[in-house]
Amino acid sequence: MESSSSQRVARIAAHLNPPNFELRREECRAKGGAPGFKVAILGAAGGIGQSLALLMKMNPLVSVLHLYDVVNSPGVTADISHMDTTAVVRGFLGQPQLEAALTGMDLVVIPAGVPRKPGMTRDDLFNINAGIVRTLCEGVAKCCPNAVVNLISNPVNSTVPIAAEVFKKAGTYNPKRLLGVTTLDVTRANTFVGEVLGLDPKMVDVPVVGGHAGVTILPLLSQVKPPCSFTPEETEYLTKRIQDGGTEVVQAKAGAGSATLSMAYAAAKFADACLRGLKGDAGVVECAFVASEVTELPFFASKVRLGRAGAEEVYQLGPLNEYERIGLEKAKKELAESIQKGTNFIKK
Ligand SMILES: NC(=O)C1=CN([C@@H]2O[C@H](COP(=O)(O)OP(=O)(O)OC[C@H]3O[C@@H](n4cnc5c(N)ncnc54)[C@H](O)[C@@H]3O)[C@@H](O)[C@H]2O)C=CC1
Ligand SMILES: O=C([O-])CC(=O)C(=O)O
Repeated sequence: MESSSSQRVARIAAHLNPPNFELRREECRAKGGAPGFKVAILGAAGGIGQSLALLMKMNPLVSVLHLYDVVNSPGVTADISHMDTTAVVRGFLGQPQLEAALTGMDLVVIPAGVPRKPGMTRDDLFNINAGIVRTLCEGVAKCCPNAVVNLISNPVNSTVPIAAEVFKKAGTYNPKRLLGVTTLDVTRANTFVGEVLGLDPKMVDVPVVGGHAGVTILPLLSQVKPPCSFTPEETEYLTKRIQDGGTEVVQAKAGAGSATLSMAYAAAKFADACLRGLKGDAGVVECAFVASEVTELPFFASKVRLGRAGAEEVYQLGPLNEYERIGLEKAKKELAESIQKGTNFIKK
């Protein structure tokens, strides 16, 4: 009995996989030709990268998803590729495969680099992450110069100016296509303000301007929607909590890194907004750290309208109250130094 059933299994196996013949992946009929955008994640095997890859694989606007890292990308790719959503997933490992990972991409999301440990500032990451961002952006300039770039690697206040200088050097710089991701500051602000007001955070919209580190993170609580007012104590509490949101997570993780899950959510939300803009949807507006004429600084985070060209319109800050005007001056002072540091890294 046993031998006849094992013979049957062997017969079926032989039928499915005749000797010397296996159906190879490239012989399958699926070619990944579905309409949609081609998206690459650089640093895809990291804490942010893995969850972000999962969320982008679920995005119906994505037809091809390239996952690049210097370690572990084959495993992450194999895992994600078994999800039965439209995007075709391909993995790329190490510098020799960077160009293949980037060629033909519409959107490149960059969470590559080291995260903070307790006691560190984001600027303490500069020495390692500046070089990583430079190398990856050189790849973008060479292989997909028209792609929209979402830069997550910290310190964002310096890495965005680094990317801009790399693109200028390569002759490919388009300020509309380079966006530093500050969405997590907005999702935190919406969450904390929702808690104070007793509202579903989904109903709350807080503009957060400036940059992405400490006092450069400036929530404009006077412009919260739905319109509301805060006591001086509430304003102080909310502003500090939003500015220190990253440190709150770093301390809670106690040496195991910084925000990854909420950041992947925020990055996926922002990437989706960029893709909707590229698709031609009207009225897509998010905060981002971009080339700007809103202040005297060359880069600044504020609301931007996303369209086919990228950041098509950068909005003015609107009326600020006294508390916010003082915060803005502090933010600009620190931002100016961080921007200069990033620019000098490439220029000097
Ligand atoms: N913009 C924002 O709001 C936020 C930014 N971040 C920043 O995002 C970055 C990543 O954070 P995590 O994912 O938690 O770190 P992680 O250490 O878990 O992952 C980083 C990944 O980058 C990869 N990597 C390193 N060098 C690379 C290179 N040359 N090319 C491609 N990949 C490379 C690593 O192998 C690793 O898989 C950090 O700099 C962190 O500070 C984190 C949270 C929020
Ligand atoms: O705080 C960090 O180092 C990571 C980060 O940028 C954030 O969570 O906002």
